[in-house]
Amino acid sequence: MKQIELKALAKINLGLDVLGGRENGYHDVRMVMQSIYLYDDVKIERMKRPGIEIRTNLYFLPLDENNIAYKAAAMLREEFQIKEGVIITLNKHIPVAAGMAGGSSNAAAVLFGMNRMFGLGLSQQELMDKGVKLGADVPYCIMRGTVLAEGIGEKLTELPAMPKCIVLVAKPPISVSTKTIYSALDSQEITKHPDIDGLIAGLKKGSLPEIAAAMGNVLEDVTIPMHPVIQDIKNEMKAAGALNAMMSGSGPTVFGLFNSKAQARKAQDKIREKALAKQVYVTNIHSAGRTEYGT
Ligand SMILES: C[C@](O)(CO)[C@H](O)COP(=O)(O)OP(=O)(O)OC[C@H]1O[C@@H](n2ccc(N)nc2=O)[C@H](O)[C@@H]1O
Ligand SMILES: Nc1ncnc2c1ncn2[C@@H]1O[C@H](COP(=O)(O)OP(=O)(O)OP(=O)(O)O)[C@@H](O)[C@H]1O
Repeated sequence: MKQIELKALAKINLGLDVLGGRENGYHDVRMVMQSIYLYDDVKIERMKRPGIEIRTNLYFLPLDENNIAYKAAAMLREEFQIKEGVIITLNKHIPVAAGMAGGSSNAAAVLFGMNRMFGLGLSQQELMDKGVKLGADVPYCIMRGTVLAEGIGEKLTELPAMPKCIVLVAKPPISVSTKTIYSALDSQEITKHPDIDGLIAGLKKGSLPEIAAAMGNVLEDVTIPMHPVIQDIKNEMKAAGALNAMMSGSGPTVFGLFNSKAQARKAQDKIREKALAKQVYVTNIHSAGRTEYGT
């Protein structure tokens, strides 16, 4: 195999609860993760000379070991003494530093792709065990679909697939550091935990209204006071008919679930018109993808 092309899917958190902090700064979480049909194209090519070359359409991303895709490739090259080099081309569409696991899904695609390309024989679980060393969201990005994530995000249990619906994603023009948000949570009391069990019950019934009603993200209490535009976007989505709208991960991206594309487009227009966000995309739930990474 000379090259491999993969779709690295973005995720949204339908539910995100934090159970407590660990001594190393990480937190125990209980989250319901969902892949969406918004993705980066990741191409991996073999090259004769050793090394890792990163190419990307976004000028501001690092091309060296600070790029998480580079880290993933370096990890496998070192462990398996791979002599040949790789060129990794990242055609990015997932908003960066957005709470949508853009970098993590790139790393996941590199682990998956190089395992196949170089015949390393790693199982999905082994890839996920390596992935968590790169970031807490990486194991999920290898598994994909509708998943309950516990531990720091690496203990994964498959859930019934999320019913199809339209997803509107809006990333306001601010950057949020995941680390800052989790640390800020330590100095405030969690007054209301999201209903993760209710979310799971809704998924088991296949009831979109129940799922939407049970959505919740404890990190909103930290990020929204810092960036009120997140609340403004949520309000626009709900006013346009969203079943519900919520911040994904540590933010600042907001997603809304809609029954109709027309309503999602109406919200998209309003959000752009009011200059709340420029990166606003109408997309879908991505339910498949556990076996065939390229689809
Ligand atoms: C917010 C989420 O995206 C929700 O899916 C994840 O929990 C974060 O996943 P991630 O960005 O892959 O996280 P990492 O890159 O491993 O960690 C970034 C920082 O987030 C904090 N972090 C992350 C995961 C976790 N369970 N507890 C944490 O406290 C830590 O301060 C860490 O230094
Ligand atoms: N391949 C990559 N794609 C995007 N960002 C990258 C990549 N490699 C390194 N980075 C850096 O990582 C930071 C976070 O980017 P990323 O898009 O992964 O965040 P995120 O959406 O918060 O992801 P997560 O939900 O996993 O926390 C950015 O500041 C960016 O410069």
